[in-house]
Amino acid sequence: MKERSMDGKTLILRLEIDTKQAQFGKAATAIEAAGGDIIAIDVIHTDKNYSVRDLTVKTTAAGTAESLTKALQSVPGVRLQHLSDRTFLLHLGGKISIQPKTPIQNRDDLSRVYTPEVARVCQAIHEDPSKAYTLTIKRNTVAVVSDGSAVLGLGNIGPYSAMPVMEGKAMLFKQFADVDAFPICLDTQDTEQIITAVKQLSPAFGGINLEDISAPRCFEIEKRLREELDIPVFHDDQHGTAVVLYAGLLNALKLTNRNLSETKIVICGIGAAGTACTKMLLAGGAKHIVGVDREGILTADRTYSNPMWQWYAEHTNPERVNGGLADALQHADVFIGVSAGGILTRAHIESMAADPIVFAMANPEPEIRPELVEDIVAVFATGRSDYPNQINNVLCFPGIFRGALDSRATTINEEMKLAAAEAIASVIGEDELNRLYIIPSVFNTRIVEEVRRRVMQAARQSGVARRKTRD
Ligand SMILES: NC(=O)C1=CN([C@@H]2O[C@H](COP(=O)(O)OP(=O)(O)OC[C@H]3O[C@@H](n4cnc5c(N)ncnc54)[C@H](O)[C@@H]3O)[C@@H](O)[C@H]2O)C=CC1
Ligand SMILES: CC(=O)C(=O)O
Ligand SMILES: [Mg+2]
Repeated sequence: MKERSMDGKTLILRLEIDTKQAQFGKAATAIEAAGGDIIAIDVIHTDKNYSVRDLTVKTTAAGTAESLTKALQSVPGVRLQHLSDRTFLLHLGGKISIQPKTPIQNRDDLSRVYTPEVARVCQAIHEDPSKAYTLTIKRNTVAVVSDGSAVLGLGNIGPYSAMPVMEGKAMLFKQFADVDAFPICLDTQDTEQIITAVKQLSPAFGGINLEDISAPRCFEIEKRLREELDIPVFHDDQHGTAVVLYAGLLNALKLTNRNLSETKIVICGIGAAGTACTKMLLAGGAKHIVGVDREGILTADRTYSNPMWQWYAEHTNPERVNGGLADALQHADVFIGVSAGGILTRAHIESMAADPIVFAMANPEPEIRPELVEDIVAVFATGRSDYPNQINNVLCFPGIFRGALDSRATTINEEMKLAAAEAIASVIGEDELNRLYIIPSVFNTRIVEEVRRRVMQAARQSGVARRKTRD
């Protein structure tokens, strides 16, 4: 991604200054000339030969990490040891940890949490495995499992690089729904090995949240795990996204006086998220959906080696529109992007019907930035936290798993997903709905409560709940 201006960003620079060659003032002047305001200085080390200082620098319009680095390279006797920003600092050492619920203060505590007393608890579970839910963390745990093959829109960057996203999901699970989620990044992208690994680790978990596993492998992995495990298995990029998209679209259609069955919808990126969004919209009554991927519009006029695309072509695009993204968008009412950043232009949006709805949901870079088209769209949403209308699966997965865990559901089924979507949409009252508020903020505490309540009700009514209420 091209480096953007870091205007207003706070950077931390660690400088090593050879005091015989350079004076700190020269480094400070270079930083200011390159677009940085020094707002704090910490001396880390100093002796007669050199000093090490941490500078907190706020960038101005011209300042970037690159411009500051370059400027400092030209000051003799100054070495930039390290440059960090607040985001990187926040990730130092990871973002989560495990805390015991009770302290171990003496031998008596020790013998009860551990050997010998713990053995009685093990025996009790051995005699009645359902006691795993009452006597271990299983009742409250979710494994966030990825293979790093489709991390956000960054692509196949592997399991180590996927960890910050999975740790972030675990934080969100805890903060919003008090679910203890564990980031698990597997060092394999083999379908069978992933299925085996998840099954093998499942005893410790009340649910499995699959994350950022690319299509089409994600479909087989999820299907098999759903069949072979008795706990909910939920591919968040498919269903979490579809639930939130559906909630947002219901409100956007209401706002623009449209009816789902008559609305012309273009979905770009027919992978995990695009396929699930389409299925949810079809189930809700949408009739005019056209899917577009890298090779153009999916149409029943062609055959596809990817079985999901074959299914897609047979169940969408009734008018058999052909061509590329630009052809699909002519007079369309809605654009839903779950593909890649920056692929849409203003001209594309201009070719859509009046009052278009644009959900550019690719992360971290949306298909088009809202500022480029906000004057010609009726409603605009992205997946990001720094624009209004954030359509992101974080609105769904904490609450849907809270409801599934509390009702000890064996699965998360269509009824529960629909209940979650309706719950999210319902949080915005008729009188509150406007073009910048079609989807509630993730910080709205009513979301998890409402999603949990309706999901538990749907689980009970559809016969998948093993428990009525949470004590
Ligand atoms: N806002 C949200 O809540 C969510 C957003 N996403 C975003 O959606 C995107 C896709 O995610 P997944 O479905 O999980 O990945 P995926 O890898 O399963 O699917 C991506 C699809 O987009 C297609 N694609 C890529 N570049 C394209 C282009 N230039 N034109 C047309 N199609 C293109 C790929 O061929 C693939 O079929 C990512 O950017 C991800 O961050 C995904 C899940 C949730
Ligand atoms: C939000 C999310 O799960 C994604 O972009 O992959
Ligand atoms: Mg994801």
